[in-house]
Amino acid sequence: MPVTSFPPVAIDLLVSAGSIVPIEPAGVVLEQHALAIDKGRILAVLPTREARARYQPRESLDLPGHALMPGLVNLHAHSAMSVLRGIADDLPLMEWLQGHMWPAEAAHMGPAFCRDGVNLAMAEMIRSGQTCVNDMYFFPDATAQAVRQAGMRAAVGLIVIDFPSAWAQPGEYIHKGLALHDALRGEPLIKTIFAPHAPYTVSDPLLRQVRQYATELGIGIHMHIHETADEVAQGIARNGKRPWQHLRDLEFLGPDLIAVHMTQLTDEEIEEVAHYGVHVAHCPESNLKLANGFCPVHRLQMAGANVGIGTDGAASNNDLDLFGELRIASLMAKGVTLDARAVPAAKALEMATLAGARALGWDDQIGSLLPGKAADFIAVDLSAVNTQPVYNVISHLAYAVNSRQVDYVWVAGRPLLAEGRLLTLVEDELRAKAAEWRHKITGKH
Ligand SMILES: CSC[C@H]1O[C@@H](n2cnc3c(O)ncnc32)[C@H](O)[C@@H]1O
Ligand SMILES: [Zn+2]
Repeated sequence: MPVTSFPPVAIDLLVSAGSIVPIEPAGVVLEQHALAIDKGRILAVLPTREARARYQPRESLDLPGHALMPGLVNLHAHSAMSVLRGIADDLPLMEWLQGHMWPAEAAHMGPAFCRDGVNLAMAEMIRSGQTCVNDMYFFPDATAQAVRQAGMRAAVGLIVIDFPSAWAQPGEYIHKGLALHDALRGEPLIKTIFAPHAPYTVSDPLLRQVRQYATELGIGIHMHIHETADEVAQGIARNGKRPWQHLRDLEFLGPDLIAVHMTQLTDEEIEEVAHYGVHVAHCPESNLKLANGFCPVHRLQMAGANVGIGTDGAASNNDLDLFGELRIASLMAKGVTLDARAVPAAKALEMATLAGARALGWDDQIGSLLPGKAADFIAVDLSAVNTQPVYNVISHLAYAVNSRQVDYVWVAGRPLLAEGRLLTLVEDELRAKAAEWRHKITGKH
């Protein structure tokens, strides 16, 4: 039989690496493999020798000491709040919110605050391997603009709350949100998601409107729910039932809802989360710092619920490091259940990637390195001393890696970080803006 050799196929980019953790199939590590990228999508994941024979890349990168994996998906953030990082610490939620965050926001928040805060957050997120964020904040138009310039992928929250703010008056939130939804139609990397703040700040008529528009227009919903025991007690005092039950009776629950925090859940509610297909955004560091309680992640997963991971804002965390967050998520689950097998390393990585993508309805595009998906991926340097020797790449990515080992980040095939340097944001400018906000907020130079 004559051997037929085909001419190599021209592609945009070939990245070969010591290992690839594709997340799907779960728990797999591919050694000496390469990602073939063309037109922003993954064309193939294959052994490096085969890839070099088959493709003629316009650009190629060989990273023998790195692991490639999907970009991390931050399932709950208030990106603009990076400007308020460290202004009030060591307080319970309501004292922190009512005594510090809301007054600071009332005094300073506007489009410039949001633009500068989101820029700062984008730099920190990209540097620590995030390629997608689900955001909730005022001035979502400024957020969308900053996200677009940074080159990140995002679900931009259409905030709904019964308070007046610099962004909108109480009756205006939904319609301003819908106008932004229309304006962002056709953006490849940005989608919108309703973001009613919480059951204690959004009235029932507004919640009903959100549910109706969400269902009619196919827009998801993202909401703080059962963050603290006090929230549940106050919900019972107000409505005679727990907020979760109240939302259920309003027919608010469904697979388009991302419930953030969920630290207070009965056995029955855990079953209902799975039954209604509600996704959970677990924010372990914020929950720990505000002493809010523990989301029963392992029990939710055993019931069949999808649980992703978020950082929450930098004012309650106080960083936006999702590698740190996924490690705490795994360790906390073990500590809470007294079961060392709870949330193992591969599951923690899946939560910070594919589970987040699934919650956002974006798992056809991102969250794993399957051919056909968007080329949203990162390269993590495992040659650092804290990740030597390498017995198990998945273990290192979950338990040993420091987010500063992220050297490369691509979104839809576009590099946002290369050789550890940001390509779409200028760090000196971010530092100068951060100093300006510190001066405006505290009066100090
Ligand atoms: C209107 S969107 C942002 C709104 O939420 C406040 N916020 C930030 N973190 C939390 C949290 O953990 N629980 C409840 N509310 C939070 C933020 O200060 C903004 O006012
Ligand atoms: Zn939050």
